[in-house]
Amino acid sequence: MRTVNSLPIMGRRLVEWLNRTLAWAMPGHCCFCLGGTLGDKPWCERCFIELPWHTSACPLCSEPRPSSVLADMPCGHCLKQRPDFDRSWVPFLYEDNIASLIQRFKFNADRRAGQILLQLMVQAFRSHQGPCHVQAIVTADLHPGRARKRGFDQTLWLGKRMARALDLPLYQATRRRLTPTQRGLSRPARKRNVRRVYQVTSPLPAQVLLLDDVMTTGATLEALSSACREQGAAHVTAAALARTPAGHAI
Ligand SMILES: O=C(O)c1cc(=O)[nH]c(=O)n1[C@@H]1O[C@H](COP(=O)(O)O)[C@@H](O)[C@H]1O
Repeated sequence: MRTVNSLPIMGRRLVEWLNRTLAWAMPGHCCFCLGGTLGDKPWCERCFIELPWHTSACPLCSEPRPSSVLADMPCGHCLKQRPDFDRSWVPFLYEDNIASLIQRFKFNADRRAGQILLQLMVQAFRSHQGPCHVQAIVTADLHPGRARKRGFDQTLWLGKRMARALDLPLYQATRRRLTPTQRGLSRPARKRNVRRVYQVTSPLPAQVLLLDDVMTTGATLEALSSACREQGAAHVTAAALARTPAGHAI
């Protein structure tokens, strides 16, 4: 089990100060439309508002649904079979600008796209869309073959930086076995593919946030949740950057 440490506090403050000064001295262009940016953010107000925010979702599995459904009412699937985690938090839909940022980040190792996604995620978390009482972030090991091919582990990259920004410890679950990609698998096959695949080897605090890049059926986050429960996590929130509606695997 690795606990990922942050920069020493003075170093972090210096980097933050340098970033603010540079943004003030050289105002940037919106990463989406190349117009003027909003304060020290890399986007403009209009593009930010027009992002595919995931505003109407099942509170358990984040499956998208019409805004007329009561916010705290679980979807039919979760009523029949509750997921292992207690709730989920996925601020975006896997669409438009967010889908292209994730693809650039994940498949082309584009760190700039990763930085923008990180900033969006931290901002969404801080503006009360995120779960309130989180004591640690947990990510899952990427398949080593895929990490070699992509050149990095995108979820760990994101998890480290998010934990640092929110001042939380980061834990990484390891794999018990190698699994094929979830891409193209049916819902039951996705579940079977990752069942009991992860393990956490040290005790966890009670309230944890699990982080993945994309949530499609939630099978990966469920497998991670079961591993966290075995190490004492009592309240588990599953989080991802973006939600793919079930049946639209990426
Ligand atoms: O690497 C993958 O398995 C993967 C490939 C792909 O093309 N799309 C995709 O969503 N995934 C992963 O599948 C998981 C989401 O699928 P579910 O487990 O069904 O929620 C995430 O860990 C994704 O990173």
